[in-house]
Formats: sequence, C-alpha cells, structure tokens
Amino acid sequence: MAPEVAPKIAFEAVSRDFAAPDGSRFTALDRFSLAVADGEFVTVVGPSGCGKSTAMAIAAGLTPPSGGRVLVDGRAVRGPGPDRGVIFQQYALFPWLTVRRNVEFGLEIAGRPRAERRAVADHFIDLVGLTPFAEALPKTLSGGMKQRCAIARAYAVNPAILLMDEPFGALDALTRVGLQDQLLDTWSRERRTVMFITHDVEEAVYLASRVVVMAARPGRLHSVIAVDLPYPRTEEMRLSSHFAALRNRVWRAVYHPDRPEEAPTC
Ligand SMILES: Nc1ncnc2c1ncn2[C@@H]1O[C@H](COP(=O)(O)OP(=O)(O)OP(=O)(O)O)[C@@H](O)[C@H]1O
Repeated sequence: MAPEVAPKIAFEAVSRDFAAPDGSRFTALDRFSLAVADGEFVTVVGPSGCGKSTAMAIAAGLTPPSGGRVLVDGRAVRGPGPDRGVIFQQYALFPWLTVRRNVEFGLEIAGRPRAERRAVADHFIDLVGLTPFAEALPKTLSGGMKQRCAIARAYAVNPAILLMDEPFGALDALTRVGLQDQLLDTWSRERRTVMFITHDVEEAVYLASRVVVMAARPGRLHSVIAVDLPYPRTEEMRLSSHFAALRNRVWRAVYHPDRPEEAPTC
C-alpha cells in the first residue's frame, strides 16, 4: 500500500463565529474540513458571505478560528508566516515604490543582500512579463499590470503556499483570461500550493485540479469537484464540451446547492 502523504494544508473542522450587530453570535464558518496536497491548485467558489475569505484568513493566520484548526505541514497555524503568501483583490502595492522595489520589498524585510534581492526580483518581474516596467510607479500601470506586480511580489519571498482572495476580481474579462494563463504558467514552473478564491465559475474550473464549493448560512463545505483535465490548460479545453459539463456541474452546486446532482449530459 502506498504511504499516506501528509497534506500541505489541512483544515480540520474549522469554525468561526462573529458578533452580529444586535450582539448575538452567528456562525460564519461551520466545521470546514479540507486537505490540500503539496503543489496542488484548488479554487474555492460559493455565494457571497459563505465564509470563503474567513477560511482563507484563518489559513493565513490573520484571524484565529473559534473552533477546529488549520495545519500547515502538520503544524497548527498560530499567525502569519513566510511560508504563506497572501494576494488580495486590492493590489496593495506601495505607491511610492517602483515595480522592482515593490517586488524586492519582502526580501528587504527578510534582510537579503542587495544583489540577491535584485536578481530574485528581476526573475519574477520577467516571469510576469513586467520587465519593461520595472522602473515604473504603480500609478502608471493598468489594473492587470498592478496585479501581476502583486503576484511577482508574493512569489519573490518564496512562500510554499499562495493564498489568493479574488485576485482578478477587479479586472476586465480579457485581462483576466491572460492572467489566468500566466498564473498557471508560473505555477507549473514554480509548483507552489495554491488556494484561490473566485466568484467566477469558469475561472474556478479553468485553474484548478479541484473546485471546492461552499454553501451559505452557515458557511460550510458543500462539495469538492475534481477537474479531470490535464495541465497545461488550453483555449481548446476551455471551449470543449467536457469543460462546459464541468462548469455546469460547479454552477449547479453553487446556485442550486439543495438540488440533488443531475446526471452529466455528456
Ligand atoms: N470581522 C468580521 N466581523 C463580523 N462579521 C464578519 C467579519 N468578517 C466576516 N464577517 C461575516 O462573516 C460572513 C462570511 O464572510 P466572508 O467574507 O468570509 O464571506 P465570503 O464568502 O468571502 O464573501 P464574499 O464572496 O462576498 O467576499 C459574512 O456574513 C460576513 O459579513
């Protein structure tokens, strides 16, 4: 029998309560359990308020759970750490720093020597296609370029895990599709473990090897849908009937969570 491989990230019955405006408590996340393998790319979809960001914030160590725990490499998360890079929808770049200095920032904090910082930053700036803009300030970049800069900055500190909360949510459809391919390309070369929240069902299927569907009231795991398409993903796959069937399956799980699953049509 093959030995059990420990998951990279394990959510173990993670719950989170918050105080409602009237002073009562409500459950934003109810006993959420999920194991993510090392090097895996999972996406998380679900209706607004189902606890996606809460689950991710707990894994990032930005907020504690009310119950259960998150393990990274078998150790309980007690706060943020350099093993987990977080990318939000708002690019959170330093406006007074150039693209290069933004990407170097985390390495500077880590006390890495100047020449190394420069080499690492240039590698990731190149990987996201921003080399011609290395000396540009964020205000001169488009939304897609800012997000690519944020991705390069997250990769530069070499986190084993990338936690991405709707990173492409504010972008137009065309830019989004380009960034999806770029992200997958970077992922296939660097092989980090990625957990990626999105509202876009098509994006969820295109990127992931498994789509985690959550349901609301209370926020909880609904189902996990395996995407049996090989990498690299291509436009041909995106336009295939198999892709459409997968997308429809995820769509039904998100928008009709109480309906029993229908038989696949193809
Ligand atoms: N700090 C907080 N204090 C009180 N309530 C909170 C807090 N953070 C989140 N919530 C509530 O917890 C629930 C889950 O929020 P969360 O942001 O995790 O959902 P989500 O699935 O990421 O939503 P969206 O898709 O709209 O971003 C929501 O009802 C939200 O209002």
